[in-house]
Amino acid sequence: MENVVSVLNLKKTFDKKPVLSGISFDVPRGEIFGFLGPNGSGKTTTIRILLGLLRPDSGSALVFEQPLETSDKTRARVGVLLENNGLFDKLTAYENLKYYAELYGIPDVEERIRELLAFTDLTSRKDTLVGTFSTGMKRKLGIARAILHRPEVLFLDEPTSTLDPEAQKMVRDLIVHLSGDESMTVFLSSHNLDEVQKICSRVAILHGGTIKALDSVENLRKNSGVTNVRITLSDSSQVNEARSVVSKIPTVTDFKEIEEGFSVTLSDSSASPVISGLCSAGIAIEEVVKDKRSLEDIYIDVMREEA
Ligand SMILES: Nc1ncnc2c1ncn2[C@@H]1O[C@H](COP(=O)(O)OP(=O)(O)OP(=O)(O)O)[C@@H](O)[C@H]1O
Repeated sequence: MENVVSVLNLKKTFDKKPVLSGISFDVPRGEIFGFLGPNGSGKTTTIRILLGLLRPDSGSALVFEQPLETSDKTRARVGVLLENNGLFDKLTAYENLKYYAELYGIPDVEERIRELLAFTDLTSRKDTLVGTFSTGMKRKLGIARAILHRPEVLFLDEPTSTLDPEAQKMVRDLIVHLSGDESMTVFLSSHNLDEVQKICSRVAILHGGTIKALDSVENLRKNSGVTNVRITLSDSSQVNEARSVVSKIPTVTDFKEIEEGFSVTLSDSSASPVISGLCSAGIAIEEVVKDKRSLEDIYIDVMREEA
């Protein structure tokens, strides 16, 4: 499958401080790719290099197999929404889209604007000044602006930060729709791990200048090597007794009291030693639930490994 983004051994240093120490990854066509990492880990730097806005020290960052800074033709296949929505507060929603549509030389301007206002559910606000829009509405219009020219790939840098949960969902739904119905490849940098887990096909976790994890969310969750198990006790007053039994089991790495019982983290996938230990001690079990680890758990593990 064609790679929309190809990053190979990319290095960048600012003021002698290495930010990217040789990162490599590809994004095939059709993916929603989640680019994760703590503040200052170099996500925006990577995106800026990919967009041709910043020069790397070495390595390559290609979009459709071209460096964007040198190819206007490839640039036309790319949509971008960085921190700023790129909108004019003193123009209406319609006027903003019209301005950019003319700038991009879009042929079917009126039809495309109508389509995008409907897509972002802003038709009824088309003649409203953008300065009066909520943050969520501005972000949706920002996405409409970024996709006016029907790009094949859309770069989004933290598109839902500063949005309330309802607006986050609206933007998330737009992204999923763009990826599904419009077959757009989406490169999404985000701190919202729940959102990334919900919509991304694959993720990269950037930390300390290198990529610490790169896989599908499903594989990362499956292969994380640890399991969380929640156990409800028939008699919750036995929880302290359970703690002393369970704490002696070598595969148990964490014990947390919860309502009606406890949860444990295991260093392998088998809950049998815990169950048989409790049974031997005469502690009756009401329910055992094995939880899949969340992307957040995995992310925190990666950060801890580095600490
Ligand atoms: N133009 C620049 N000059 C000097 N240092 C820079 C420049 N741009 C970025 N940096 C530094 O590079 C590091 C990485 O910044 P970057 O913005 O890429 O991180 P990020 O992962 O996007 O962070 P955040 O999640 O906070 O947006 C930071 O320490 C930042 O201060």
